Amino acid sequence: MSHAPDTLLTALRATPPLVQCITNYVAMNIAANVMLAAGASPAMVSDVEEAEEFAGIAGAVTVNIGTLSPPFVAGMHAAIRGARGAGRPWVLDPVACQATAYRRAVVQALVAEGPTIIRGNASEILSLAGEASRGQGVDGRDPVAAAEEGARRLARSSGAVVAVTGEVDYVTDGERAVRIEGGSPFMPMNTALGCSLTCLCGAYAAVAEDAFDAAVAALAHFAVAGAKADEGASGPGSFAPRFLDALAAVTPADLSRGAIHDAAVPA
Ligand SMILES: Nc1ncnc2c1ncn2[C@@H]1O[C@H](COP(=O)(O)OP(=O)(O)O)[C@@H](O)[C@H]1O
Ligand SMILES: Cc1ncsc1CCOP(=O)(O)O
Ligand SMILES: [Mg+2]
Repeated sequence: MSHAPDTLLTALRATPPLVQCITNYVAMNIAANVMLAAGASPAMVSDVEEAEEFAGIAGAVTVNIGTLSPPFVAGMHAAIRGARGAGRPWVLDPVACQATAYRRAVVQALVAEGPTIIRGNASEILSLAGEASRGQGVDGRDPVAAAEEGARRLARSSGAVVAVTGEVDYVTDGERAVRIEGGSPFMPMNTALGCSLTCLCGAYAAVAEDAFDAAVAALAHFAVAGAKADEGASGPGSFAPRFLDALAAVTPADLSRGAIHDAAVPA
């Protein structure tokens, strides 16, 4: 059954899903505040001693490789085991996966574990799809349009819904695709908003039957809130608190108004 973003936001706010977010040191506080503002219940639980057990009580797990180290990686695989054992979705954020041999190896092993959703910027998705990427560090340096074909191929080969973000976002499961407009140029000037969006994809996946619908709803929530926060913001600093307020103020009706456009999928 397909659920529109407004229905999913209503479900999220009615029963805030517990989401186990394994994210980086930069994002932990920012992402937790984004999740609370949007209506979800985040828990930044990553140690291998408890990650699998915690995943058994969470509605979804999110895994982000931003500040990578062997202890983080052990916790990620434990949490994924827990999510899979409990039949719960898990979301991968391949931060700067093109940058080093260590990141490339870790991210390949994570993709092989079958993420429900992969959310990254265009440079990261191009790299995961085996194409040339202009990415250097964590920032996207390629247009989303350049990653659309690779995103469809990655979705088909991995079985994940792939969400590529940037000025206009693109979501595909290899068969369906949409573009989502909105947001603000101040968003890429605020660190960890992509990481926070990955956590929100987990929250929507916890309440959705279809991971494609979940990714679209999470990205639409950000697009609508970003556009609202942009009004009256004079720079990235004043944008940040307005964005939190806007995430909380977004209504289900806001999510059904115009940000989401079907995109053709070539055979
Ligand atoms: N130029 C832009 N205009 C509007 N929204 C943007 C722009 N760049 C990024 N965004 C939005 O910022 C959020 C984070 O995306 P992105 O910056 O691509 O991720 P990351 O931080 O992982 O690189 C997404 O909601 C995306 O739509
Ligand atoms: C700056 C930085 N360095 C390692 S992780 C990280 C945060 C990246 O956040 P995002 O991908 O959401 O911009
Ligand atoms: Mg990122």
